[in-house]
Amino acid sequence: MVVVGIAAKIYEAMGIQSWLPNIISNSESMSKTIHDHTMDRGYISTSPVESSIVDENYISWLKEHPSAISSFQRIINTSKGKQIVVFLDYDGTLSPIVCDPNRAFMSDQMRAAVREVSKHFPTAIISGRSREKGVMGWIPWDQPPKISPMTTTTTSTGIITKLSTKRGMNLSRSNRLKTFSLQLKRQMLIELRERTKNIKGVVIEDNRFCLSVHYRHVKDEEYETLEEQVESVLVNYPDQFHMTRGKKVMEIRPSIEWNKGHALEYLLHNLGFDNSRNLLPIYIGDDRTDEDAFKVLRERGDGFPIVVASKPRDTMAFHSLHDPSEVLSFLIRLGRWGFDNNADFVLT
Ligand SMILES: O=P(O)(O)OC[C@H]1O[C@H](O[C@H]2O[C@H](CO)[C@@H](O)[C@H](O)[C@H]2O)[C@H](O)[C@@H](O)[C@@H]1O
Repeated sequence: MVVVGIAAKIYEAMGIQSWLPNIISNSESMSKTIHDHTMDRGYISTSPVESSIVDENYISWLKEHPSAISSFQRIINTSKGKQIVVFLDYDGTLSPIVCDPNRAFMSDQMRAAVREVSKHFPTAIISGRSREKGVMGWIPWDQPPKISPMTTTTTSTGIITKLSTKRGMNLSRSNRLKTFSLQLKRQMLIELRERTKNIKGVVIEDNRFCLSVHYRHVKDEEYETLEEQVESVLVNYPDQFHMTRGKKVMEIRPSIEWNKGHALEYLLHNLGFDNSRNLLPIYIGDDRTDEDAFKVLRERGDGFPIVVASKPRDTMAFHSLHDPSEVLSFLIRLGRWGFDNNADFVLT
């Protein structure tokens, strides 16, 4: 398994929208769809009374982005003769969103499921976090990973170097990092801390190549002030940094061309799959940054972008999963399928 810390994001090496059609229109298949979703999800009874609690908008959104669990067999049928490659986001996908970013752990079940999937398919975690902080310690490393850049180095760029060595690929993307100054980022961190020190609840996370300004614990009435303060720092680095937004977080990223979509392409390239017609990439993620990866899969036309969302939202993903517990169900099923079909992944 490979972990790319996108923030690391710069998404690491520095470390992620249209529309799907095909709305099921006849009432029979529609009620079947709702039944499948609600049954799969196990949190909604299909009794008429309880079904009424299901958000109508969500149900209609589900028709455009059907459950990856209900569609599992269809996805698998598409994989005949193809190499499945799995890409996973971390926060909100493998771990639930929690108040404290330092406590966003994967459950033991999720660890086991990810481990099982990675035995059968090339598997990568593409995260906004740095590898050094958090994710690395939380993933199932007790099994030797298929590719283990971390065994040779703990630096963020190490993963890229190792992969590149393995396949003799170019380092052009990681070279972009060379234009990134850690010194400048440190300076910015000091300024951000100073400017936000009077706003209660702000947490600034240093993800090596990206700074995450968390405002989950900031009062609504103070949000605007916080935004102004962050922007007043950013304005001093117009060419070096820009801001993107995630779940209750402002992410300050280097202004270089590198996002989760690039990370996905980069990994496929270094795994030797970029020109393969026999590939079935699956990408599961919940955040806006994951949309860049969904877009890449759409454009390639050969994969399954799956969004984790409990509410309707604009997305480039084809399929959906409601929350990390559904991600778990999907991964368990995928791992089981890999086992039953002897899909052992051997990196040559
Ligand atoms: O690309 P990702 O792996 O999805 O990283 C995005 C951010 O994830 C983390 O923050 C989010 O999860 C936290 C823990 O559940 C939550 O408290 C926070 O509100 C979310 O935004 C991580 O801490 C950030 O550094 C990442 O930028």
